[in-house]
Amino acid sequence: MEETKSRFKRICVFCGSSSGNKPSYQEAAIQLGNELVERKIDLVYGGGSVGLMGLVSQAVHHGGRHVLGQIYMNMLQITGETIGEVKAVADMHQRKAEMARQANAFIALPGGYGTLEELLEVITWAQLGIHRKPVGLLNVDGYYNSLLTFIDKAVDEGFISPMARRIIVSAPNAKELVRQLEEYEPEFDEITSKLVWDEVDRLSYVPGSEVAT
Ligand SMILES: CC(C)=CCNc1ncnc2c1ncn2[C@@H]1O[C@H](COP(=O)(O)O)[C@@H](O)[C@H]1O
Repeated sequence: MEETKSRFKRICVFCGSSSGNKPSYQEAAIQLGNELVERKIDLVYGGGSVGLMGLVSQAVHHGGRHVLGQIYMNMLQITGETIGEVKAVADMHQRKAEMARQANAFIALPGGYGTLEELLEVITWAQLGIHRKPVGLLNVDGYYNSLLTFIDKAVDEGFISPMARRIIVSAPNAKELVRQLEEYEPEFDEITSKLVWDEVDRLSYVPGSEVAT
């Protein structure tokens, strides 16, 4: 298989600790893992081998790319056997900050509360200019249609700006999503571009990365 070069060194994947009821969710997790391998992209994720998290991490690991799992110490007993490199962190906030810091971009597969919370946090950070990393939504079988409809309603009702709406890049399959993320350019308004965040330094550092933050 010919490898495709990427602007991303490492992508953070948020996804369900469950596998979902349809085989298409599991297939999408494996396809995303394979797409990262094909583009020579490493993975950072929540650690553990359960659900879609297990499938995507195994696909990346078996394909020969580096897998980094950020695990909260209290979760070690319930996350199952881990794969690749594992880093234990002191709390859930540090865990998310570390996942964000280590990645050049974010992708959310289908998932539940944990996935939604992680996804919405990195979107909020992008909106505030804390990072400039692309955020992708893998909308497998329309799983996220109702979320996207809700977000469009929030735009119509004046709670999300059209510019902030454009932070979310969505596509139905991994190939198309990663292609769109490769082309994504962040936009800034006058207010956010003037904000100065302590977090910027902490979240934008990626060793060896060529990606501007
Ligand atoms: C109690 C339980 C189900 C434990 C499963 N073990 C887990 N191990 C590692 N990360 C996890 C786990 N459960 C949730 N997460 C975090 O929350 C997200 C998934 O939560 P959810 O299944 O969508 O809501 C993942 O991206 C991950 O960062």
